[in-house]
Amino acid sequence: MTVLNDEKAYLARCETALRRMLDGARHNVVVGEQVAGDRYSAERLGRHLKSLAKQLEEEPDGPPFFGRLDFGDSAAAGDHRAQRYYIGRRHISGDTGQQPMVIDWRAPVSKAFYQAGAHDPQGIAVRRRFGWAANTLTGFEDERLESGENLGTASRIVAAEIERPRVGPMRDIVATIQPEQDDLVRAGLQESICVQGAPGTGKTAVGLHRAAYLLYAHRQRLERGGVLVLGPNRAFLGYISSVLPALGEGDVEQTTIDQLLARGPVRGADSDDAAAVKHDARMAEVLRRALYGRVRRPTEPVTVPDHSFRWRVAAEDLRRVVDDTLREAPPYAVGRERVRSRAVALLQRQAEARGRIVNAAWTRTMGRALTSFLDAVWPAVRPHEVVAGLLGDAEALARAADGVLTAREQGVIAWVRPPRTFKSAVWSPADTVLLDEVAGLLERPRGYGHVIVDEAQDLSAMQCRAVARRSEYGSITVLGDLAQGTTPWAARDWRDRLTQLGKPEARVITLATGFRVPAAVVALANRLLGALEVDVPATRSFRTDGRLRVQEVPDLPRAAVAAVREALCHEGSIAVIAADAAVETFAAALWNEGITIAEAGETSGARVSVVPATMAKGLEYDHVVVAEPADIAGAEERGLNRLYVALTRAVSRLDVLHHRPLPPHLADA
Ligand SMILES: Nc1ncnc2c1ncn2[C@@H]1O[C@H](COP(=O)(O)OP(=O)(O)OP(=O)(O)O)[C@@H](O)[C@H]1O
Repeated sequence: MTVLNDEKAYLARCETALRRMLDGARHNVVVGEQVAGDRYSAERLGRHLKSLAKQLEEEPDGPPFFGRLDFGDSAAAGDHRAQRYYIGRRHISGDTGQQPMVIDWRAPVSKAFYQAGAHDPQGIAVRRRFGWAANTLTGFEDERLESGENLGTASRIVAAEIERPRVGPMRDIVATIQPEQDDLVRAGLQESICVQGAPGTGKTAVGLHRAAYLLYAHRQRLERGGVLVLGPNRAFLGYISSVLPALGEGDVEQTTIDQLLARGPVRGADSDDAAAVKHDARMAEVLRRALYGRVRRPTEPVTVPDHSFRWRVAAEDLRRVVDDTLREAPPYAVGRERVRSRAVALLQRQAEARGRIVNAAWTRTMGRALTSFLDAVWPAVRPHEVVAGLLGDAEALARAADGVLTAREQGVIAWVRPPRTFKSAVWSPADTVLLDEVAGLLERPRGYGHVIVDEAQDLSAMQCRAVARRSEYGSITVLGDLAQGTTPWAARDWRDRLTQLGKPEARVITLATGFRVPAAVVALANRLLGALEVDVPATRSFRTDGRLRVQEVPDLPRAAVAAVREALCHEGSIAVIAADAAVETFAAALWNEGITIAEAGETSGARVSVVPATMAKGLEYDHVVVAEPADIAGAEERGLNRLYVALTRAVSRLDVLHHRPLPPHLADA
């Protein structure tokens, strides 16, 4: 008890220190604005201090620390011999000249908190984990690592955190990151990695913590490019949106691939066949040809009047300029300007030979005078114009796709009724990858220092290229599960996917211990693995708690209402997951019984959601009711993969309700 009281006293000191930091940061904002030498540095300093103050102020007031390390006297302790450190979500400064009250979980010394064990104590005599209920310190648990004591996942505090009922949005896992997860979180900035992880192994959690870690360890290098997180859909983004802010990192861009590539309204739709062709890597070559097919080798000389002079450049010289530029293969828009400046240089040579004095204004005037020549040989174009010019003109398509796409494939993507101009074209979701490809040929897109791609198994080859363009000079973290691939183009192995993402050398790491789904539920989902045609290991569940119930029922909506009513007696979020076409029926049944329903991904308010199977990816609920597995499996080509996703969303309890026979692999469940 006295030890716990000592810790509570330390906690009180931390809270005082944190308040002092906040007051100090506010004061510095004022002082910093007054003292900085010039306006530029004043502004930079002011901005930095303001964001620090804002960060401190906005910091959700979670517990200031979750762990403590007491280093021993052994040589392994190195510089930390006999030192004691508290580990928390953020650094808390001590008194002037004193060591910090709390060390950031991302600091180098904190690594031992996650990695040390009895087999390798790393100089730590005692590792202490603290238990919290809301913001009250309730207890602690010690592991005397140097004496061979190591609880690992048998720790009550770790188990309680993993098994807690889920309510509200996803939370950070800083207090309980497992060693194999920590390896991934702290991998170097230069290194691109790929994590193949079974459902609930913490891929998303690892990716988000990796973003926070990289921003801490390489803040300066990432300042310009930044970090981008790509998730599968908006509901998922809503679910994960508070993790990084809770870790003090509010500036990470989090979006979906569709949002990232969006350039204007998407109102059209594609047939499955057309979408498959548009998402195929071969389209990149077709589009390249379509764009560069607009370049004409000059056949006429160019004459440019200049006061009393008239300059003339021979067709042959202009051809050389165009050929050289094509060979150098800069982005198309850069190429156009390169041709312009080289043609101006040819004019300049003549002008100077005639004793004309040339200056910057002259160069600009000559450059402008060459615009109509450029429009003829290297026309300025917009992505929409190029793609519409391809899909709306069968002959142009045949030229660009010759030897690349079959006649059938060309027929499938060609517009039946081409619009009058590209401005009135109606674009489909798949067209956005084509538009982005062309935009990428025209100009380099904004690049990121690091890109984290979640559910990467679902990307198409063309989407991968879009990501690769944005991470060409940075690194990536690829997260996914081949067994959860549901798109027609989902990856069946990671090597190809990594090559498409421009990082063929990335290390592939497999995670198989699931922290979400209880063992009984995992056992059911694992039965499907054999039918999914991918080579991934079965999930092992960390959790022995939880409940699975499979019931054949005469009336599905009624049974779903009953299951939800029962679930409402427990704490936690509840989802009915059904084939998309059946969602309305279940929502109406619940509504008629007076049960309020939340939007998919909505994390506050109503506890019950009715989730279309196609939206369930990446989400989790405490209690899940999967309604009519056969309908989910039968709704699409990779329906069994979809069912595998649906069956692996439950944290505590899963009800499988069926009226039709279960799919064969589940039949004897
Ligand atoms: N080390 C950990 N400590 C506590 N909770 C954890 C840990 N690792 C993962 N979890 C929890 O397990 C759940 C699953 O994690 P996450 O969503 O990151 O898994 P995933 O591999 O992305 O799953 P899926 O492929 O099914 O989307 C989350 O609630 C997460 O907070």
